[in-house]
Amino acid sequence: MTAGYGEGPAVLEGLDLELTGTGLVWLVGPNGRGKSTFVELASGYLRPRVGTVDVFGVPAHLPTARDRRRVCRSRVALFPQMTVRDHLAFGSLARAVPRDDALARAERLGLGPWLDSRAGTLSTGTARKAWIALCTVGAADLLLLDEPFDGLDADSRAALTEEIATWARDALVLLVSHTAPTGSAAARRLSLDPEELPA
Ligand SMILES: Nc1ncnc2c1ncn2[C@@H]1O[C@H](COP(=O)(O)OP(=O)(O)OP(=O)(O)O)[C@@H](O)[C@H]1O
Repeated sequence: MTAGYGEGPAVLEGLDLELTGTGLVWLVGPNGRGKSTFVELASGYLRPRVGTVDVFGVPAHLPTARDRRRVCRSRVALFPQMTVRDHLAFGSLARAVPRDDALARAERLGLGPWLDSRAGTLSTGTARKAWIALCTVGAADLLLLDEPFDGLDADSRAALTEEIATWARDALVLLVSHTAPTGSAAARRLSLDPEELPA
């Protein structure tokens, strides 16, 4: 599989990879190596130039793949005028799941005091937590988390680490992070360096 943007050079070239099972996969590589591009491919947003990207046996861009996947991109994108609670209600409605689960996760991530704050007024770390809570609403078989720890304080990092461990028991969690994951979920390390890729 080869992928890139527009007319630009290939970002990922000749990548041949299969991820199976459940658990935590820690995707590593230097700045610009293509980790977020990998996430965009698995999210179905970016189509490969050559080859295919399948999620659970179907092309990544198809709705059947979308239903089983959650994507939390590194760039937070919230509606400034909507509260955190509004976002979670919206996300739960869109996924047809009870909003109580999303609210409970938000509480565990430390968002309790901010549920009725407008997103545009949140601090960087709090906005990130709201973004994570929104992007991970409901149950999924695949979670793609791109730098979710950015801007989080120690307590929030610990809380998110616990959430990731819980997800990883039943789902495949792909984590892009420049720092090694800690906590109870044992991570499989996956490097995008050609020399390090599994044969
Ligand atoms: N939307 C885009 N349009 C054009 N080029 C892009 C786009 N997004 C990423 N790129 C290019 O793709 C290459 C890989 O970027 P990518 O964001 O995937 O790397 P990364 O490994 O996630 O880096 P970082 O550790 O800095 O987050 C870079 O050369 C980047 O400039």
